[in-house]
Amino acid sequence: MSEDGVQVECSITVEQLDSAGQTSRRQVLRKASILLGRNEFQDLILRLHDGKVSQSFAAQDFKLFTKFVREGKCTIRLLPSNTQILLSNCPPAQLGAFLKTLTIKHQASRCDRALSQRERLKAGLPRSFEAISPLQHKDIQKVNEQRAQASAAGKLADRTNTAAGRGAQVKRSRDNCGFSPVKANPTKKPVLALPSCKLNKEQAAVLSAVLSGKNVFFTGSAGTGKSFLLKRIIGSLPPKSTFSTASTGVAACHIGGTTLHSFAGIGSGSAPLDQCISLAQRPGVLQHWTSCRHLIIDEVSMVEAHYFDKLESVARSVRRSTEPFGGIQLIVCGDFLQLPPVSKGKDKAQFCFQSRSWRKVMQVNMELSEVRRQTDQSFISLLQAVRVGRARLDLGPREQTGPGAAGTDWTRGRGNGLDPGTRERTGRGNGLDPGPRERTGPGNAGTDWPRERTGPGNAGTDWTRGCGNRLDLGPRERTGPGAAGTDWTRGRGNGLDPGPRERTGPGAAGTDWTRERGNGLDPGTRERTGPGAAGPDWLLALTPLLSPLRVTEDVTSRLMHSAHHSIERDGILATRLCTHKDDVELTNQNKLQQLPGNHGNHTTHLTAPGSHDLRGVREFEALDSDPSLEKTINAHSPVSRLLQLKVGAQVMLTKNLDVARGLVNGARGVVVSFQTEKHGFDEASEFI
Ligand SMILES: Nc1ncnc2c1ncn2[C@@H]1O[C@H](COP(=O)(O)OP(=O)(O)OP(=O)(O)O)[C@@H](O)[C@H]1O
Repeated sequence: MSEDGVQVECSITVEQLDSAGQTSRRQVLRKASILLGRNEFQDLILRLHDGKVSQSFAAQDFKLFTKFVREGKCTIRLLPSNTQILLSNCPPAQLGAFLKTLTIKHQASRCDRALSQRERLKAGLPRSFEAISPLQHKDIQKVNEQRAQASAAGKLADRTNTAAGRGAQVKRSRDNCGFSPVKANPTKKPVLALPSCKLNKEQAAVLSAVLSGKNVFFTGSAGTGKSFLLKRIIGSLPPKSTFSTASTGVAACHIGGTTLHSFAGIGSGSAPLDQCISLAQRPGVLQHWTSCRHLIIDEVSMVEAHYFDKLESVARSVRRSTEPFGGIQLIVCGDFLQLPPVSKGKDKAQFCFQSRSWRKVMQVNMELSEVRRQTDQSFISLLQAVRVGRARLDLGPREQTGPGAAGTDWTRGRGNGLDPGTRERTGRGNGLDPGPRERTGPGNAGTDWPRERTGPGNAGTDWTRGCGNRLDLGPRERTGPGAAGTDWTRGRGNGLDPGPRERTGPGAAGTDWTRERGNGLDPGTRERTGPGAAGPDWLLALTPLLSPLRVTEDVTSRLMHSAHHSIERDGILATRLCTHKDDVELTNQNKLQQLPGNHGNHTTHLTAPGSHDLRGVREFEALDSDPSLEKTINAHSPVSRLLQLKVGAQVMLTKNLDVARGLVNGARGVVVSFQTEKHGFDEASEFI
């Protein structure tokens, strides 16, 4: 499939309109392509091809209907011939690029003098067609110059009209070059530019592997542009047969898709295969499975191995195909060093690359290595070292004996899996602990915790020493709280904490995963075509990271400094991640208290009518019509029975309510007001 804006593959309908604008003839090409080119006289030509025959249309003068481009649809009305070309099921990114090329090339060629019929006949050139060259800087420049001229001419005309002082409407003079068939007023158009966000080489290689039809898994550390690329991939595939999914609602939301579970319709997948197949054959669900040609799965690190195997078997069965995954092309993305799958019960959840079907299905593994989120190379190296558990703290002897020894012990304890738990943690600095209120420390990664760690035992160095102990653990030792991923999710109150035994947090995950990759789970050398594909190449890329990176004081202080960055969007602050629920609750209480308004509580029963004073804290109590059920519901809900809120409070949804509207588990917002008449939160005005 073409990505250069010259061609689109899609369904095409050609309609011939009569003088009344009614369709007099219609031709449907279900699987076709439209190609932009030039004939022997350099006229713009649209060539349609359905695999057998082609037909050409001159694109001298046309009108575009582009309202549904994002849905992969568009109409080109060719004005002189009264013909309509309706494009549908186009990869939206391809369609957008095609229309941009068509418009700009058309505008750029308006300045060229058109040959008369006589001149054409006299030229006696043989018929030809050549695909147009992709958009270049000179095309853009030409059109921008035309626009500037048209704009200047427009202003001059306006001034002349005003000077005439007649107030009568005078037609704006319009030279040939400035006229745009797409919109009547070219002077209002913004200055054009070539797309600035081009894929880098690695990303382009992944896209081309995807467009070649292979099943592709691509990974990369945080900020390497996985999501950026995924959106581009989605835009390059036909919308009707492409299903975008992710393991979590939040991730699904980012790519405008649904959760993988909702696509598959087999619940948790723990039922026997026959039952799962029946579930997948329900109306509505079966249609997903049968119409899907390309399945995108984002945040695949959270997809559990058994579930992946189940999906693979169900796909073959419902699609009546013996091909892996029933012939569906899989495009899978994620970072196994980030969040692991959720364990249920005592069984340790396995990563999907450990499943039986993974090797059978995945044809290409690729890794993005260029970090696009940051530019500071030393900071990137540090993050990469932390990612694989290879950061070693470089401490001077002085700090090791200082007053922070208590802090050190404490953090060392944590790093070694000896975390004494909440009770013992109050003994942390031997009386130096600033107390629970200030406890916004180590694990509570967030933006401003270092600032709040003001107690003596909380000196930066001590903390970082502790932290260093944590980071310095080899992969094998990484069983303690340092594997923050799981604790973190516990902190979020999402019920994802698999407990200490199932601790398969990022570090641990990465280790197993990298070990597995090196141990033959790799799909083999032939398929290892991508940059950083699994196996030796991939290990080579990691080599600089395998030797521990020294975390010097300079690095430490820069890291500490970065904690003061204020990260905020639309009043919604960056979420602080905590290792323990208690810390979450204390932090939330503190923050709520810091907001203006008194603390005289006003309890609102979520199920009862009535209005309340809106100042100060508002307390919502969850009740159920069946009081006997309340206990069970409360026990299973990640949110406490009583919810205290104030205007200005930062809130996070803990349930997927409406993925399409972005109301997903993890969506954040800020309370802007309380409704006096209604109860509950039926109107979320702002959230991200
Ligand atoms: N080719 C590119 N050109 C310009 N910007 C890019 C490119 N690739 C990525 N970026 C930018 O880099 C940043 C990080 O990208 P993105 O969020 O997709 O990374 P990620 O790998 O998904 O990270 P994470 O694992 O943390 O979700 C984004 O701001 C994105 O717009």
